[in-house]
Amino acid sequence: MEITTALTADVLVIGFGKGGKTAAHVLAEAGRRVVMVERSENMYGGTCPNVGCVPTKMLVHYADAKRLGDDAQEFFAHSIAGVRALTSAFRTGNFEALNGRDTATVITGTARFVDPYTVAVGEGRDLVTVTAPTILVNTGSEPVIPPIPGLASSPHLVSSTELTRTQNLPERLVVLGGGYLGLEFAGIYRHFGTEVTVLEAADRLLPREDEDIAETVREILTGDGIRVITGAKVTEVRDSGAVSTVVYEKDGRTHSVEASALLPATGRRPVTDGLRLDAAGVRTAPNGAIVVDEYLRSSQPHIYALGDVNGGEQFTYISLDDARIVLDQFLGEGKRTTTDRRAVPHTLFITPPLATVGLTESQARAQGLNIRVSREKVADIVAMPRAYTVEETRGVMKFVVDSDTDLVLGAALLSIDAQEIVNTVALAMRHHITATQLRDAIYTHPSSTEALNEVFDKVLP
Ligand SMILES: Cc1cc2nc3c(=O)[nH]c(=O)nc-3n(C[C@H](O)[C@H](O)[C@H](O)COP(=O)(O)OP(=O)(O)OC[C@H]3O[C@@H](n4cnc5c(N)ncnc54)[C@H](O)[C@@H]3O)c2cc1C
Ligand SMILES: NC(=O)c1ccc[n+]([C@@H]2O[C@H](COP(=O)([O-])OP(=O)(O)OC[C@H]3O[C@@H](n4cnc5c(N)ncnc54)[C@H](O)[C@@H]3O)[C@@H](O)[C@H]2O)c1
Repeated sequence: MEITTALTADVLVIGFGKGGKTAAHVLAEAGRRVVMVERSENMYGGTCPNVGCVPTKMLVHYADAKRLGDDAQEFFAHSIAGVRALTSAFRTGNFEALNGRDTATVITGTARFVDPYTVAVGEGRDLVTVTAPTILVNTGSEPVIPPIPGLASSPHLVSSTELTRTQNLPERLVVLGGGYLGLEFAGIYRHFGTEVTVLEAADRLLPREDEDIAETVREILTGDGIRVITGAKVTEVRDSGAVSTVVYEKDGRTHSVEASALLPATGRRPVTDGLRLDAAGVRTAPNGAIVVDEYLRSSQPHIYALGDVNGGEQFTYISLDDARIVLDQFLGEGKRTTTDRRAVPHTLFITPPLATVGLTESQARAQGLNIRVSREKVADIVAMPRAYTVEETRGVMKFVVDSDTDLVLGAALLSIDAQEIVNTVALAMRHHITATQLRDAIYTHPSSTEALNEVFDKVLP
């Protein structure tokens, strides 16, 4: 092994994701010498700003703004150009903000462990080794391609990354999987003008949500012209020139649908292949996730895993919270853990978005809790004229309240601005603010939060 450069650092971060970069900034600011290794120059800042949350939410925004008279292809190409400009600006900003610090260095290349304290990057004369007493692994996740005959080799197979970068609007998009990623792309591309079919294996969409909420989501999607087929077992993909034929079984019968683009959205798995974790003595789970304790320490206590790679929930704000936990051990009291998390909200960015937090009605009933349930269609919420002012009155708001304590147990908000309202509700849940207090609070007008004045009033005595 010919080594041209051997670096040492106080902290080595592998992967420029949310958790890793946040920790890197804070530690560099505190005077630690930090080396960040990122495998791709197109990924400074990680998945979220480059190929995840940011481009997809910008595409939701563009797709919703498309008017009937717009040329579909031209409008799409203009939208992708906007996305590319924004992601490029964020990428440069991310690189410069970290590499520009006196105490931080970014190395571009794929890291692999050679021993528990050292990684190698590059080969031959370009080989760099980095040795550090503390290592943070933040290598993210990658899509799972299900082992369906003909799928992996299909010329029409596309990844979510390609769908945020392509200049050509596909005519017919088939999405395998009706989870977060699948439904967001289905909505985006349908609004741009593509014919979209979602093939979901489970018997219904969003099995973790209450049935009435999942059904309203389905009605909105199908109302926008998306074909949603649940209980679909995809058995084969046949390549037939300009299109692929996706064959699936439903209710014992065989069907098929043609695709000019085929997106597997059937989950993402941790990126640990190639990291040579065995050389570091770091244990992984069968799905590749680095096994961690509640302080995010791996089986080697000086090696931490943050974000998607540790097998937890795959959201940017969870990766960010992972950074808080790790930083607390270096710079704080070392008490913060993953078990402190309560009322973590989620938002599925379809139009209108579905934001959820806490227990569903069925979960609360299954736990035998004494509950009141408030459910109101957005169009009927008199206290929320904002829905009418922005011409988006579809959806429903649902709250589950504990009758004994008056505390909010959960919410499902399928509504304009739901991604914002849910943060207020989650904060209230975390800090034991009651449903009555939420009902009686002063909110700005016209806003979407003021729906809380009315929707809680329906269930409170
Ligand atoms: C299309 C899409 C939309 C999404 N939308 C949302 C959303 O709206 N809201 C939300 O909260 N979450 C969303 N997510 C999920 C979110 O993007 C991820 O949970 C989050 O980005 C994970 O961040 P991370 O810190 O784990 O690492 P990542 O941001 O994934 O970063 C990992 C980095 O490690 C690098 N890397 C990997 N292996 C190596 C190696 N061996 N050496 C060096 N570098 C390496 C990778 O190149 C990458 O840059 C979305 C995901 C996708 C795919
Ligand atoms: N707005 C957001 O916060 C956001 C957006 C996109 C992605 N994400 C994150 O990325 C993760 C990955 O997203 P995802 O949608 O790929 O995964 P997912 O786990 O959310 O959903 C996968 C879906 O695919 C279905 N499925 C599995 N195998 C199938 C098959 N062979 N045929 C048809 N359907 C099949 C599953 O039943 C499930 O409904 C999400 O769980 C989420 O954490 C978040």
